[in-house]
Amino acid sequence: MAFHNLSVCLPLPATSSTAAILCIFFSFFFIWFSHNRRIRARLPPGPYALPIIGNLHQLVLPAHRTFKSLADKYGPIFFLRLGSVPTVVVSSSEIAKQFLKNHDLIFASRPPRAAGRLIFFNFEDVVFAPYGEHWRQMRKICVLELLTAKRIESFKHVREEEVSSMIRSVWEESENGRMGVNVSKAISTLTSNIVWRILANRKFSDDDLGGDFKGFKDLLVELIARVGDFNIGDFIPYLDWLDLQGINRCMKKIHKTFDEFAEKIIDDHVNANHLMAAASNGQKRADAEPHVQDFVDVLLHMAVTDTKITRETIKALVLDMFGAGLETTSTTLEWAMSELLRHPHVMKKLQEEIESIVGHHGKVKGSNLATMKYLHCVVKETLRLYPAVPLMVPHESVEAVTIAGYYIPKKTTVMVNVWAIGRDPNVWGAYASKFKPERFMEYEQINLTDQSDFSMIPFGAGRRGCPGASMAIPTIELALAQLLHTFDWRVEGDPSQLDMKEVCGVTIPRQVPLCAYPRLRVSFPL
Ligand code: HEM
Repeated sequence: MAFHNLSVCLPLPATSSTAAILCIFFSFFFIWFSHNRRIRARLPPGPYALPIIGNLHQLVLPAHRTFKSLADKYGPIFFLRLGSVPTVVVSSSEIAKQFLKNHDLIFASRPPRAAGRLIFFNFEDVVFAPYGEHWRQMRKICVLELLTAKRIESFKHVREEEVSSMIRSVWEESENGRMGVNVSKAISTLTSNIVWRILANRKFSDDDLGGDFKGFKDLLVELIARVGDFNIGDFIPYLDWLDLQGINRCMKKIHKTFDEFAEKIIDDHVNANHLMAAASNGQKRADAEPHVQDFVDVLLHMAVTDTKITRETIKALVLDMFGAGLETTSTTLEWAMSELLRHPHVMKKLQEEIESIVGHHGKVKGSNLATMKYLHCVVKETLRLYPAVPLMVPHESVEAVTIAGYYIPKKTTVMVNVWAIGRDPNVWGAYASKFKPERFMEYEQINLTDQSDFSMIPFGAGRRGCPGASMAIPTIELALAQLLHTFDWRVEGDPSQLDMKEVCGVTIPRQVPLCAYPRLRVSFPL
């Protein structure tokens, strides 16, 4: 009876409460839907995003070229949804300036990529660290301790010695000009030797590395490739544990190999410092040679008084300098040599400038570089057309903001297509894609290290801009000047047909190593 009553009495109130719940639900849904639609209408334009994967299927490599084609269709700022990650791609200097200068602080963070967690010591480094106290401290160490003008100058002898050594081995390998040489390999050995002498005061052979890699170049190629991969777990986080592409597994292998190697470097430095202290009994000898401290020395000294600098921090910073400093410098040199080979008149003009300053038999010194105006133009032109990191390192917004009339949500990944900016015909004219160093005679005000001009930004800009530019440029200029002063260069066949394809990744080295024949211009030995 009671049940019967219930069934008779309850339907009315049950229907009205269900209706009320449905009404509230639909109101919320409607508010949420129209809010989202309003936001979506204010987002930058972009291609339609599929459920779950968003626009991931449109990420055809090389990404900087794909993004350039999308920019031609959707404009200099467009929106993608990569998995669940809102992403904005910027392809004009005007808009890049708004992100990296006017709203620099909002975009000073990095998206939390697996590479930072698995390779770079769980974001202990500077490149991948999110914006915050740790990044500020690491950045301060880079700018005020490791990459100061004084310290870079103190390694002048390292650059000069290593450049001379490269020239000797090029000549040997060419069997006095009879054979072609692998210029890419010579350049990569040069930059590796310079970087390791600056970091750890010695050169390493590939056998020193250990692990599963054939050597440092192999490790670096793998590292750059994995950092540049579009890792599904970064964009669809709930799939991360599956490691569908096997990228996380590779990253752990890279980390382990580097970690063990870096441990040995730190141990060697600690032991050497103890031995030195014991030998001098704590007293500095008045006649002792001034010791140029390498980066690991500097970091170990800082760690004595600063407890925040741990062994992990030191290893992470050494990995940053190795990863960020080496491939970028050699890629730039490789492209500069490639373009000079394709443009013999530019090579000749540059050789004439160098000779007018150094003399016919001279060795180029670091102090000669400041007056080589045409050399500066050649390096700028190379960095304009071949920025070593074509999409910069991705930034992330820490709050929502409106830029160029578009709504940019909090936690949006921002990629700046530096490659497209350097080739923008609206800025660089009809011959934007041509290698014409003379154009920088007109644009003399463009200073690559102060980054106030956004018409080309190969080193990025703002708070996260590259702190290593003033270390890279003297190395590139010195090596290039000496390679051209010592030798005339030619390639087999028609130089205008030289293969200029690039590798797809976070950096853009040549796909095929550059091979060329040197002919001696000056007397040996250097
Ligand atoms: C031609 C050579 C180089 C180029 C083209 C280059 C380019 C870049 C670019 C585009 C960025 C990202 C900037 C951003 O996200 O806004 C960057 C960051 C960085 N670079 Fe370089 N770089 C070069 C050489 C070096 C060297 C020699 C070092 C050090 C030895 C170095 C250390 C770094 C570091 C530590 C960062 C991260 C800065 C941060 O996140 O705060 N780079 N570089």
